Formats: sequence, structure tokens, C-alpha cells
Amino acid sequence: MTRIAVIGPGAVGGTLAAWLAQNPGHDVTVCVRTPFERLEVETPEGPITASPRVATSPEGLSPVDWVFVATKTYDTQGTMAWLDALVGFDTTVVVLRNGVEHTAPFEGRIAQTHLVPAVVDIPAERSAPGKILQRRNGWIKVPAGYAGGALAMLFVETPIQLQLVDDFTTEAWKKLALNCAGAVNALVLKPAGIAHDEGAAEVMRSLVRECVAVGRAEGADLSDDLPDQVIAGYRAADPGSVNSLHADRAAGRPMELDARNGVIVRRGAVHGIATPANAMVVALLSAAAS
Ligand SMILES: NC(=O)C1=CN([C@@H]2O[C@H](COP(=O)(O)OP(=O)(O)OC[C@H]3O[C@@H](n4cnc5c(N)ncnc54)[C@H](OP(=O)(O)O)[C@@H]3O)[C@@H](O)[C@H]2O)C=CC1
Ligand SMILES: CC(C)(CO)C(=O)C(=O)O
Repeated sequence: MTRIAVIGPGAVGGTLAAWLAQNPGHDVTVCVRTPFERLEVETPEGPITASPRVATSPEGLSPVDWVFVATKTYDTQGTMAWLDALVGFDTTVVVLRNGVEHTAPFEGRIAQTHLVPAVVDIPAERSAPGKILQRRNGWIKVPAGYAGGALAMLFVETPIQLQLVDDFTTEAWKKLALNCAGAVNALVLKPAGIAHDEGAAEVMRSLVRECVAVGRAEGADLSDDLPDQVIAGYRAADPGSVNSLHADRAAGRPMELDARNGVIVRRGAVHGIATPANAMVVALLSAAAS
């Protein structure tokens, strides 16, 4: 039996936990802040349900084989107590988050050989604790190497593709390019379809152009047409899709602004690259939330 714990079974964590729990060889525990009875996920394959063990406190938990961290970047502090209980000598911790700084908060606490950053493109929206709409099957990309092959095995019976990549830096910045544009949705509180508005699309392109410049300075291999690719992706998506930054603002939660736009400004400053568009959306969304 493979023991798996998912910390933060929200939109992404809940979707993964539900899929992983479909395999009777997996013993799945979800570590929650807000408890629920069971997971109900509307997937592209049809509805699935799962009843993993629901832990509301780290007390009584013991080390598992795999821990998936799926809390937001602003909830890192609350994640640590779970790790203390769940991580043993042989535990691998996979960090499923947006941004380009996946493992930084956990380094020093988890051995580098057992810490795996993961870029996730699984659009999912949570309507209530345990109730999720998964809009696309999507993919997870992790660096090729230690743990990657074993991690891929966990997903073989799911429609989610687990891909091993040689250049994780490039993949993380490519995903950041998509996510930094999503600040426009959070600003105007309108879902993906707003990208059909040429004015909004041009603001998105400005955010992505800065991301491309900074990402290249950080060693990512990013193409010149990435801003247009991002807009094409938004326009091809279901116009009602709500990204997770937009969902946070709409729900009055904190936002992952620093991880998704602030990081472009911070890393841009290190390289002497101007990032006025990203600085502006950080300032406006911070002001809107204050
Ligand atoms: N949603 C999406 O489509 C995608 C999101 N991502 C990224 O994935 C990550 C997760 O996002 P997403 O799933 O949308 O986030 P959600 O807000 O839907 O889920 C986060 C979950 O973490 C829980 N949580 C917070 N603190 C704790 C804690 N101390 N202990 C246990 N659980 C806790 C929350 O609990 P509570 O129920 O109380 O709020 C919530 O269930 C983010 O980095 C996001 O950017 C990446 C790709 C797609
Ligand atoms: C844009 C999207 C849905 C892509 O997976 C995402 O990463 C998010 O909502 O945070």
C-alpha cells in the first residue's frame, strides 16, 4: 500500500487526491483546514468521488511515502506543522504550486533529494469544501531525476499526465507567463473570456513580455511569441474559467500576488530589468485588498 498525504485539498489538491484515491493500492489522507465528508469532483471524464481519511490536525499522523503540498503560497506557515508529522526518512515532498520558487520555503526542512517542485496546469475551481470542477485533465511537470519515475507511477491510472522535464526552470517560467497575465482577471473580476477584449489582451501581453525578459535573465528558454501564445490559450479556454488568483480575490482571501507578479518585479530588479506593468498590478490589487 502506498501512503499518500495531500496538504490543502482545495481545487488542485482535492482534484489530485480524488484521482489518486481511485487506485485501491493508494492509502490517501487529506490534511484539511476546513473539514468535509468526501471529495466530489466534476472531471472531464465524468464525476468522481472519494472518501480519503480526513485529518484536521497533525496529531496522531505518522510518516507517509508521499506528501503533496497544495496549499497556497501565503499559507506556507500553516503547512509546516503537517510536514513535521508526515515526513520521515523516506518521505518525498512534492510542492504543487504556481510561481518559480516552489521549494524555497521548504529547503533546510526537507532534504533536497526528497523535495520535488511541480508545475501544475490543471484548471480547477472549488465551489465548497470538497466540491470541485476540474475543467481539463491537464498535466504536472517535475524535474527528471530522483523520484520522478516513482512519482509518474502514482498517476499511471489517472488521466493526468505526469511529465518528467530536463529544463524545469523553463517550464516554471512558461507557466508563470500564463499566470502573471491572470492578474487582469483578478483586477476586473471577469473570467478567461475577458481576453477576447483587445485592450485587456494588450495589458496581459505587457505583463507577459516583462515575464519573458526576466525569465530569460534567470536562464529560462522563452520564445518571442509567448505573449501571443498566452492570449491564444486564454481565448481557447472556456470563457467562464476562473483562475485561482481571481477566485481568491472574489472570495476575499489573500492572493498569491507576490508569487505570480511580485516575483517578476523582484527578480527583474536584480537583473536591472524594468517591470512597470507587473509593479502596477501588484500595487492595484494590493490596494484593492487593503
Ligand atoms: N486552481 C487552479 O486551477 C490551479 C492552481 N494552481 C496553484 O496550486 C496551488 C493551490 O491552489 P488552489 O488549489 O487553487 O487553492 P485552493 O484555495 O482551492 O486550495 C488551498 C487549500 O489549502 C487549504 N489550506 C490552507 N491552509 C491550510 C492548512 N494550514 N492546513 C491544511 N489545509 C490548508 C485551504 O483550506 P480552506 O478550505 O480552509 O480554504 C484550501 O482547501 C496554488 O499555488 C495555485 O496557484 C496551479 C494550477 C491550477
Ligand atoms: C490558469 C490556471 C487555471 C492554469 O492551470 C492556473 O494556474 C490557476 O488558476 O492558478
